[in-house]
Amino acid sequence: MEQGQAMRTLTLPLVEIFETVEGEGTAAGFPTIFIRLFGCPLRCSWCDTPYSYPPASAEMVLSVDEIIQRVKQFRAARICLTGGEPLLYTRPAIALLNELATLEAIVDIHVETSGAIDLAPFLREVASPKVRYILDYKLASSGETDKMQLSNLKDLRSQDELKFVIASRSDFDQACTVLTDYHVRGTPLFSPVWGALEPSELVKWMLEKGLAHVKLNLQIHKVIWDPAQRGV
Ligand SMILES: Nc1nc2[nH]cc(C(=O)O)c2c(=O)[nH]1
Ligand code: SF4
Ligand SMILES: [Mg+2]
Repeated sequence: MEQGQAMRTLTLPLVEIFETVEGEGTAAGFPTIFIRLFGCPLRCSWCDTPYSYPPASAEMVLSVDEIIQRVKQFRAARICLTGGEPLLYTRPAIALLNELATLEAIVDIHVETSGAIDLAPFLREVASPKVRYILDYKLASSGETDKMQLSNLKDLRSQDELKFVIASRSDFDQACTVLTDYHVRGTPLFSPVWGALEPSELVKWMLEKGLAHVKLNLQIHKVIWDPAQRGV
């Protein structure tokens, strides 16, 4: 088998593939195809997708080729690769990203990663400028800060995003410290934990602190639909 063909037969466990509008980040509001992979090494206290790791199980196992076929059935020009942790399976995830990037109709592929996985192999082996990373740095209220790979922060590029999910004032202060100490490139996003921190409170803190380059990130899919609804 030639190498490209072998890559396309690699398989990944999935939760769901669906089309909706992106609810978060700098591409919020654009029609987007979501590919949600199964599995995550973290257990964030406020996780909103516990159906993406055990004791839940994968809904399906598909080859890279089969995922591409499903993506082609939608009309959105953007893809969000999410989870769980979509970079848990290094070889097949690299193969999937490289194959998705060959699709002419697709202009942007963003990966929602937890910060616990080394980005270096992906940055090295996925060359397409369409592929961007949204690194979700886990603050203290998540209970998972010790799993963060700090080397990832200096590897982010200007097209990438650095998201902080904030549940409290101490999370906010910690996010500010991480930005001061480690942030080099990529758009910083501050996102309130749904139901735990009022967006207006977070905006007040951002303005008081003069965070001129931090963008408020609201999960607009939770405003549009029932916050507990899946597949939207
Ligand atoms: N509409 C919508 N936007 C999203 N952005 C990131 C999501 C995620 O679950 O990673 C998500 C999601 O589940 N739905
Ligand atoms: S990294 Fe994401 S999927 Fe994994 S536990 Fe945390 S919030 Fe949930
Ligand atoms: Mg999510």
